[in-house]
Amino acid sequence: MLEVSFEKKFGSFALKSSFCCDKEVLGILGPSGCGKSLTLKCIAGLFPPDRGIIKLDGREFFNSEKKINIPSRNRNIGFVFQNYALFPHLTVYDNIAYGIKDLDKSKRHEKVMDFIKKMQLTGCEKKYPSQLSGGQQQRTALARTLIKEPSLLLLDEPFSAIDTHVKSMLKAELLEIIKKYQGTVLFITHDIEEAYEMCDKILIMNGGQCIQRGDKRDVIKSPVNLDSARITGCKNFFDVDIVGERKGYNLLQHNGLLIYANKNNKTLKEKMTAGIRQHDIKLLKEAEGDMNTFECEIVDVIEGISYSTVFLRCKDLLLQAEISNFKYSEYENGKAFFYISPEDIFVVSKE
Ligand SMILES: Nc1ncnc2c1ncn2[C@@H]1O[C@H](COP(=O)(O)OP(=O)(O)OP(=O)(O)O)[C@@H](O)[C@H]1O
Repeated sequence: MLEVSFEKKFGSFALKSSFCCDKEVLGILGPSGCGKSLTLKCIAGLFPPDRGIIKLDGREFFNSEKKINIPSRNRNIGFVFQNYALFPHLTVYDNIAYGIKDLDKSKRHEKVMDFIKKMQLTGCEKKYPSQLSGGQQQRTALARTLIKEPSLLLLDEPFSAIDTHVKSMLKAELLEIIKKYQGTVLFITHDIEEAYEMCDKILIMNGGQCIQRGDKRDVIKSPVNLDSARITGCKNFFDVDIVGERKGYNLLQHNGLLIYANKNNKTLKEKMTAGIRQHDIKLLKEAEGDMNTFECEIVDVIEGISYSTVFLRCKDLLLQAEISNFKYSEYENGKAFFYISPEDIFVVSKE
């Protein structure tokens, strides 16, 4: 178990990281400059926090009160950076061997060859990083890190420098590798889709603070506040009055519309903000049932390959929905209905 609770000032930027993580993959998600990389750098021992603790499986890496600060090289943490940071003047073999240069020669050779095989780098041993594809560079960087058998693996946006068309293949490869690793992995990304695909749990950061941590499904279903909902990609928000409870749901009202919403938020106020994710809106040609089905007008469409972004107007609400196989011609004069399951509507405090 990784336990982190520390504060650190970097000039005018105040970082306050507090979370824990079991042997699982934790996705760290947040806007640019919110403190994701600095959090990992403090855990890795590249910067000492001003105060607090960093503990892995009971071993204290840092404890300001006890004046413990284990040097980075003795923490046995594997850190893979955005650009992989391979040594350009070393071959794939030597890059990987670098991590275990203290082992005796024959053991080191055996281990390096084992990793070259495992990471499907056979044939690349003598190549230099500049002669490798993005995937081969990633696998070399991971091999160099994993060969040290790190007790914690930190990945800082491992796909940020990679073309979209190879990204999905690399994601699948990395997922295989980290599943086999079976330790604690912290995975920084600013892409919610990527966090959802790669991770078990998600930690949301904003303005130097950890604002929500939980199972990825719970974080999506029940964001703790408007920032968390926005950071996890929600685009539809509107003010509502909470007018009561019905059929096991909260009953919301917006401009005469009565809307049923899940009861996940326990701290209800009279006036709140409701949120609906784009992919949770179902577009209908005719009304089906009466709960949470509303008449609307299609006012704009941005056509995409796998889905279209459809803009719907319902009274004063302008909502965007992601609809697959959308055909405007199926809707007479753009008139339509939309349905949202009450489970997919959440409420958060107003800003
Ligand atoms: N060594 C440093 N000294 C002082 N300030 C720093 C240092 N490194 C980063 N910062 C500042 O601290 C803030 C957080 O930086 P950090 O790199 O952790 O952001 P991030 O969330 O990883 O962002 P991104 O997604 O853009 O990589 C930023 O405002 C950055 O300018």
